[in-house]
Amino acid sequence: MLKVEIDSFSYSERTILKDIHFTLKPGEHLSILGESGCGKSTLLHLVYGLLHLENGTIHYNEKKLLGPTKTLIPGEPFIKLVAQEFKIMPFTTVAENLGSHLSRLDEEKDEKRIDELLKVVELETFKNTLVKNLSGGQKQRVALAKALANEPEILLLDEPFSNIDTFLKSKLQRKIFSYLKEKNISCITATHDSEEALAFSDKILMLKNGTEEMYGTPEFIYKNVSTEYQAGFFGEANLLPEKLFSSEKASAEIIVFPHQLEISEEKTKLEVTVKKCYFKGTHFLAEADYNGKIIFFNNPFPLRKGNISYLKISE
Ligand SMILES: Nc1ncnc2c1ncn2[C@@H]1O[C@H](COP(=O)(O)OP(=O)(O)OP(=O)(O)O)[C@@H](O)[C@H]1O
Repeated sequence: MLKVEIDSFSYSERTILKDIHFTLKPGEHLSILGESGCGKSTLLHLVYGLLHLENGTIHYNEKKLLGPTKTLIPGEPFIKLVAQEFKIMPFTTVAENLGSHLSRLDEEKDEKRIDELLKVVELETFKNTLVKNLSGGQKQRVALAKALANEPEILLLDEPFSNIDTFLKSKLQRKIFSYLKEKNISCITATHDSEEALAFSDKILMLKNGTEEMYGTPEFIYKNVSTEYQAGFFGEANLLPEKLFSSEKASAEIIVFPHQLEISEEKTKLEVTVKKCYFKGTHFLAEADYNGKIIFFNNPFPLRKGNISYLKISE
């Protein structure tokens, strides 16, 4: 089990991470969700052993990981990191790149392993292509396959699907994350992609300015968002007074997602004027004005600009 206890980490004088504590069991998948610059990559680099952690400890199965000041080659051998700037050899073929990470003792076994890895990342047809002739997304997939070559115990992925088009992305995510489960490889992904985090992780750690904002299962996180920052990861969200939907005495503000609102046939306290309407494939997203505040709600059909609607919580 991996045990991360970061009391604080700073680059020079500036504190980047503070009070980050979590454990990761074998085969478990944790997503680090946070806005750009909040410290996701820094966290992965600390776990991998590229950065020295002065205030805190990282243990793997009771063994303290020592970091770059105490090891000859930074980076633990049983952990693989696929960084944002992935390093792959441009003038060799995809197969040669993967082969360079295998034992080379048994040619036939290595060949089978290369084919298996290419299948996971869907690059079978590019086996003999020079890496320099691949697209950005294809290179990213080679980097992923390379990290998997030696079956690490922990895989750290920094925005692993950022260069991959939506068409392939979901398929690749399903394949890679189920491969990791099958092989019992623990995984930490740094991502902005809440759909990926909700669908594939066991736990989510949401960061804000380098500290823990929320931690829990995807379902727990989604059901318990209570601020605009937290809800912002899951699309458009409205922060509205609770009293609009319950008694006048309620004083809290609550997060209401667009799919939780619908047009009411009767008058309600939430009277809005439609400003714009966007086609979303399965429905329309209406942008409307409520007392000078922009709010969003879903509707099965388009609404005209200026349309006045009364909204209620959908049933
Ligand atoms: N080597 C460094 N020296 C000083 N500051 C750094 C260094 N690397 C990163 N930072 C700063 O630390 C903060 C956290 O950076 P980090 O790369 O961990 O964020 P991130 O959440 O991964 O961002 P992104 O999603 O944009 O990749 C940023 O403000 C960044 O400017």
